[in-house]
Amino acid sequence: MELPLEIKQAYRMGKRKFSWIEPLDKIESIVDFFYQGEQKYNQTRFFWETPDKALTLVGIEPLVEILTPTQDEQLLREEMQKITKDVWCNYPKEQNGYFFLGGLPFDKKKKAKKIWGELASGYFFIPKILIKKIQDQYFVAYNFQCHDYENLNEKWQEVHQLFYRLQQEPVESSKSHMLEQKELRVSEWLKLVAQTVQEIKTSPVLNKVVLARELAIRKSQPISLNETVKQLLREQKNTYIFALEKDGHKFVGATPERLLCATENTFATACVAGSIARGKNESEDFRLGQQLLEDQKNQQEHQYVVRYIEQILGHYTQEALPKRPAILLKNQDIQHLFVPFSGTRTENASFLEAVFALHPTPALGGVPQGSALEWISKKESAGRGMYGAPIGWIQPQSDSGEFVVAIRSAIIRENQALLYAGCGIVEDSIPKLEQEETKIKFRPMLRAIGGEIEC
Ligand SMILES: C=C(O[C@H]1C=CC=C(C(=O)O)[C@@H]1O)C(=O)O
Repeated sequence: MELPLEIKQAYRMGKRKFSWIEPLDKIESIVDFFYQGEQKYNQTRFFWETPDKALTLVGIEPLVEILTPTQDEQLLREEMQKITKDVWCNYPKEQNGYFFLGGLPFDKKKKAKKIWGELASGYFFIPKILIKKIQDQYFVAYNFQCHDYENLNEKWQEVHQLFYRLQQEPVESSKSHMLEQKELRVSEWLKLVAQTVQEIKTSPVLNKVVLARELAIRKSQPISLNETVKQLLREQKNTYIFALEKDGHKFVGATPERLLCATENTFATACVAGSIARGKNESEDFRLGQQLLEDQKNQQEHQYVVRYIEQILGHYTQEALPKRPAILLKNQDIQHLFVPFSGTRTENASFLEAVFALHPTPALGGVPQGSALEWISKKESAGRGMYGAPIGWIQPQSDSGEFVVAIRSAIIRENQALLYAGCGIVEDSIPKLEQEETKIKFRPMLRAIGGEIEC
């Protein structure tokens, strides 16, 4: 691949950061590029697909990393802007491939388990290779930097080699069987739910707390992220499928919950809370859906989220968010109360600022946020890592991107995985029923990892 003249010229004009974009012919499966990243390179890769499949992203190999992203939104924004400033691109600069892929921790103060590795405190990277599918158009961005003209050609060849290797046959992963599948500290968790209900009933301030629990898996062979993503893509409709791997620590999930999507002019979000199982047949499914829509306790759980999002996002949108009744969002195992919101961005409303302001919504934290987070931090045995936190992508030059809430997820390391599931506790919550609900929420990841599903 010959180094394009435009790049040489750009270097002479003082450019040092490059993003060369090429359309790709219709390719069979974009996710194959992600699969190819297994066992290769620095084991750093990212996958993202929206529920409507309108956008798929694959990022391979870090060009620039942000480890432990600062929780100061303004500093993080400035850092991202500095890194992506002055990128030369053969397309309009808003379309350059310097995307930050990754996410934030749920709570940076609380230490998560060792299995999270460096992902415990959040992680972002700009990939050397970004493959993007928008609607039915495919693009590859070759991202590189060069500070010495002598090396320009070498850097160019290096990213091409990388892309070339991504087009080889995917590696087969070895078969692995289950050695152990265990829900952790079940009786302690049931007691905690009862204690939390009591606290909500007696406290003058606390109204809702989202409590999470864990399920541990140990298999005979390393758990393949490729196989896990493949299963999720096959089974989990109406969800975002995401995967982030950093040095062999793999965070993966299928979440129905958008946190914030930013285009040049709009912000869009969704209120997802309140849950019930899917029915075994159409009529049972319909009956359960109606039950959920009419259930006081679930409506209350959901309303807390609606009011919070209306209030917070209202600061960043020009018009008041329209009031709408909840409808049902149906996933394979579960149905939720759901209200989508969108509005026009106010001038100077920054995407990251709005993400930081929203997280965690009462769908993952509680009401009021401060007291609920304090309760979670005091009562849960370990930090949540990136579970329940914002994960997604941001293109700082256009200040666009999307973050989702990383639920229905697991962290995988070699032959072990830790699955997470949480539920909103309000004053009418019944511990056993909340346990049942979290069992259902474990299912998508359990199935994807090859675990056993209780009926
Ligand atoms: C915290 C989780 O779900 C949240 C999102 C939707 C419905 C929820 C609920 O009904 O409790 C939770 O707020 C999870 O799946 O781990």
